[in-house]
Amino acid sequence: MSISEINLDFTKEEKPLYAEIIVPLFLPQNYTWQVPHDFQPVVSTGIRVEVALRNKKYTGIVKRIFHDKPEGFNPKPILNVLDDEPLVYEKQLQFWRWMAQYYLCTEGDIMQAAIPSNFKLSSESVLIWNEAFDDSYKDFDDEEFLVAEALQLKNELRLSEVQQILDATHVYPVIKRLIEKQVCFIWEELKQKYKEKKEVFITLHPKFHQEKELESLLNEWSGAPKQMELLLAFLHVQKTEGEVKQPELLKKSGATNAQLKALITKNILLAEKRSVTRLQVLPRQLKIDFELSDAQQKSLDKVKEVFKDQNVCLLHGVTASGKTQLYIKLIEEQLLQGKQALFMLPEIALTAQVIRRIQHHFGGYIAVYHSKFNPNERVELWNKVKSGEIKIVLGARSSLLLPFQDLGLIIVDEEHDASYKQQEPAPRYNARDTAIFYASLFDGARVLLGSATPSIETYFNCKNNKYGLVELMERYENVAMPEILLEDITYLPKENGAPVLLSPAMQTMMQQALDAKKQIILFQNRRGYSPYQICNTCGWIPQCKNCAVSLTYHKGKNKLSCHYCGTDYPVVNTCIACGSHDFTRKKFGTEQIEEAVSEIFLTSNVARMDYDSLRGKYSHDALIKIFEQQKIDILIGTQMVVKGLDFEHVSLVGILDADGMLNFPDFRVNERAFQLMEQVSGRAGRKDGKGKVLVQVSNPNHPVLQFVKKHDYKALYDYEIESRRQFAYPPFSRLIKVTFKHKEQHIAEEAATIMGRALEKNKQMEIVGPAEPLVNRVRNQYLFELLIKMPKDAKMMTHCRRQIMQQIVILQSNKRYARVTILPDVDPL
Ligand SMILES: Nc1ncnc2c1ncn2[C@@H]1O[C@H](COP(=O)(O)OP(=O)(O)OP(=O)(O)O)[C@@H](O)[C@H]1O
Ligand SMILES: [Zn+2]
Repeated sequence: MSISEINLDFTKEEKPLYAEIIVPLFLPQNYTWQVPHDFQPVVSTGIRVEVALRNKKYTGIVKRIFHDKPEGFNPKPILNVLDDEPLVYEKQLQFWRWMAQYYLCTEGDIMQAAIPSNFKLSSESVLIWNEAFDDSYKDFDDEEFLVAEALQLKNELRLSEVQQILDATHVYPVIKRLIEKQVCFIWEELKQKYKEKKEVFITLHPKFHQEKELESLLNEWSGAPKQMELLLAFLHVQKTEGEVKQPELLKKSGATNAQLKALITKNILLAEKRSVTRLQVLPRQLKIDFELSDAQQKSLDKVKEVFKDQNVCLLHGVTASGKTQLYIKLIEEQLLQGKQALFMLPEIALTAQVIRRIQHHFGGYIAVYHSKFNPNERVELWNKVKSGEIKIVLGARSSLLLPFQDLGLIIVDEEHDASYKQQEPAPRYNARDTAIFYASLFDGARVLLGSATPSIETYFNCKNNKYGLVELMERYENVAMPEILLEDITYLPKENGAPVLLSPAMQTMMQQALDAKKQIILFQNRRGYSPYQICNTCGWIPQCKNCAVSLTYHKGKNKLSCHYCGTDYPVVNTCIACGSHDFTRKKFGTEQIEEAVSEIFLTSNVARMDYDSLRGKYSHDALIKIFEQQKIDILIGTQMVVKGLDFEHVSLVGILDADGMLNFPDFRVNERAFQLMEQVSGRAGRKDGKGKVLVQVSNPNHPVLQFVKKHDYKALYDYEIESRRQFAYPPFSRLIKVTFKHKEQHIAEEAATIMGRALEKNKQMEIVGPAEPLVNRVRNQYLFELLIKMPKDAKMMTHCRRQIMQQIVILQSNKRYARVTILPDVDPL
């Protein structure tokens, strides 16, 4: 043994150990706890522990352990250790720290977002009486005795019950001593919460494994004939499938549970519970059964070239150019190298269509992760990603928070999509941007951003050589881009003050498409088209009592509901403004269109796809499937039909209300309008190049429409970047939006004003506001917003961020504003 090793051992024995722990609270910094002697061998970074703070218990994650006693206070001991191996690696902890700093939240917020809920301590811990305790209560103090006695009586106690027995401040030390004295142990309910999925398997009793025995059993059968049939069915399934599950056996044999039970009682069959994996398991196979076109191959080579010396590359490929095909090739490469790859898509684009397509190539090598997963499935996936068993993950935003071990590639498809940004709750992160940092933590890992309509920010980064740029400007098989036609609707007759929904030109083109046995997509922008009730006499519209918004009418439940707080109200029959009983229900934009279309095209199958319709008959996936199968001729939809769908027979796309997209007050309006129109156009003529797009608009000369007409992204970029430069909007500056919420309007406004004034002293920051947002009251809380613009200089930004955080802490330590909720949103969209 060398001298240094002896020293090390010595240190371990003598020195107390401390741990910095991430807890799910908004704290200005992480706190430190002391690691009791017994826990020292098992505590390591990345494991979960239980700690108490201000008399409440939390599950935290150990971020760092060290020996030097923190100055100025005595750290409290950790109460319990919940894991025997880390839940996350060092890299994830680093990632969380960066995210918290960048997005002005806490590492606890990230922890909350990242780890599946079953890993969190959600219910109270329970103390369990130790049966082996020898009843010797000598040298027990009064408190220990009280609890021990109660435990012996009841066998188990919740912590809240212990709290009732004792003075609250004493609970943890007493429990700790009781555990030390082996009176009881803590049963973490959360450990139990992740339940393995069990299924009942049926097997043959071992004595019949010998053919002779089995034969004589069958030959000398004297029991019920139904049981014999069941036994034969069992033997058949066992032969064909190897394993026999109880429900399948009963289904296939048509036998009853009682008949099965009889065979089990007779010791002919056995029933056995086994845990099975919840994740869908496909055979692990790699099937790359296509060749890239020349153009695609060239682009792929260029991407690889870029990756030699740049970490991030944008693949700017027009719609239907086959970007997905390139991704598949790149993922294959990672797999062959034994590395992990993450393929991200916006949540809504993560349809069965894409999943099927990817699974076709990667089979069981790929796991899908999205919000529809239940917590148990998440735990299972989490563990398999952590162990490296799962190599490829296809998922939405939150899949970025999985504990990858050896990540080689992240693909962010549709990188411009706003749903990569989380709005509520914290962390309000953009998964595209964070992916770039995350990848930088893995040696050699690369990020590929893909889009037909890149975000201005990303393209700017390419222009400045921060990212590499690879273009794929032709569709697969050189199919032509759709032809864009602009239809001026200002001269159309109006119905009740609104222009007709379908112009004569639109109707003609639709008829032509239908005659040619093609399909049609009609796109209606989501904004401002929710159904509501309106008084015909005075124009009054029912409002939510808690929020400053009109109520939306829901056909299905025949109720009015608030989309901000979720409150339901009965349908209104009497106007509170004028007493009239005469109400009209305004319809969804898409619903109106559906009705109009059905009236004109009587023999066509019409369906609509929007958030409202999907609550009804078909799910998103089902609707896509039947549209694929051409069981629907005309599909009317909102933003949902835009996202990366691949249909073969669509020849016409109608954009019904381009005005709505081009006219709303947001500096990103042009970018968004272009993206939407180009993406939805991209659904037309993907296989035969005979796609047409008709845009109904009152100002056909709008520059954005001219860019859409020529599919000219670069012209859009040049136009847009100039105005961004002029008004110092991103990418020339950074924005942080801070929202203040309080139940009294003036308090919220005061808090915002104070913070604005304080920040203004820093001349680097430009403060806009405080201003009331369009919806200025939600759940009875009044809202005010500050918009902070800051220069794009890394050092400066760190400084500004720190000042904002300081101001939040200062405001919240002032009694008057302690109850103001302050929500910073970095890089808001
Ligand atoms: N090399 C290839 N071999 C066979 N089929 C291909 C190839 N490249 C593309 N395709 C097919 O062409 C269609 C369009 O490709 P894909 O969906 O990947 O385009 P995309 O660039 O992702 O489009 P978008 O941006 O509109 O989503 C798909 O049906 C795809 O299977
Ligand atoms: Zn409301």
